[in-house]
Amino acid sequence: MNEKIRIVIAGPRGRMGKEAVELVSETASFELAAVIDRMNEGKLLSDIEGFRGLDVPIFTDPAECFQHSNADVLIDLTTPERGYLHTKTALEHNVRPVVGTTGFTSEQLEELTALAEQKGLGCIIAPNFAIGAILMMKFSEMAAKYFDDVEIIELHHDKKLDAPSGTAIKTAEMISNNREVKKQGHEDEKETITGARGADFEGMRIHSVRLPGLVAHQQVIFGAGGQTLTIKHDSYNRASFMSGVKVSVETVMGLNTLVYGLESILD
Ligand SMILES: NC(=O)c1ccc[n+]([C@@H]2O[C@H](COP(=O)([O-])OP(=O)(O)OC[C@H]3O[C@@H](n4cnc5c(N)ncnc54)[C@H](O)[C@@H]3O)[C@@H](O)[C@H]2O)c1
Ligand SMILES: O=C(O)C1=N[C@H](C(=O)O)CCC1
Repeated sequence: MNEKIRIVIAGPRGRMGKEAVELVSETASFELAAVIDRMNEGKLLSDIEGFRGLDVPIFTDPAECFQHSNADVLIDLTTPERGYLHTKTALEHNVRPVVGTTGFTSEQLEELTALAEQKGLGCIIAPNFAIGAILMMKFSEMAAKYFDDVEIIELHHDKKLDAPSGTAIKTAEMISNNREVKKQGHEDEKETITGARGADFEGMRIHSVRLPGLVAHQQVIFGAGGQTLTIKHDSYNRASFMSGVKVSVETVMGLNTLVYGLESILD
């Protein structure tokens, strides 16, 4: 039998982290090696309510964690600042990161790409692990060949730290592969309340809605004379992301560079 993939999860007590702990525990080919938390140093995960039977160590320092856990893969589901530090530290310790955390800057993505290349290590940074969201992005990229005007509305729960969402930024980047930079709307338009027209990405507008009750949702609306095309995706729970996390862990073991977005690794 092949050896199990040894996994560290950063952010195990978070909304996504809890789902990831369950995924790793239930997958025969995966083994939870340790977790990185912002507290509970020196305890076992099983000491925390809700993680019965999971006798793996908790570390607060990522370098210590990777030195002691003999891990193959890091799954990071934390915050933009910590996620970047964890990803960099994992690569420095020859551990392959699978990162769902959003909000990294383009400079940070470039730096991590160079580090993965230099180490010859796989790394996957995926703004969205849900297959439907990846298809929404791909369909939007296709539609952009035929429509010059597009606006993105992303809607998330009100505990989200970053705006616009990682998915909205990735969608805009993919659309821009097939779209010339264009200022949209009336050439003389003025905002009477700042922010009314949303964020500006090469002239496309991105609008961020934050409300309790939501999970993760996006509409990409294309407009042309007499018609609109709306491409829409909804995640109603966080289990919707877990098949993408599983494929990413399996795939990252065979990569030797950083991949940003799951669209390029799905058939
Ligand atoms: N890629 C995707 O498909 C996808 C899906 C959902 C969420 N996300 C992203 O995942 C991230 C987490 O989302 P969430 O809803 O689970 O957030 P959350 O607030 O529920 O969880 C974040 C976790 O990070 C932990 N954390 C904070 N600082 C830390 C530190 N110093 N060391 C270790 N852990 C630390 C917190 O304790 C918490 O458990 C966000 O960036 C979000 O945008 C991505
Ligand atoms: O819950 C979140 O936060 C999510 N963030 C991702 C993003 O920023 O695109 C997507 C899924 C949910």
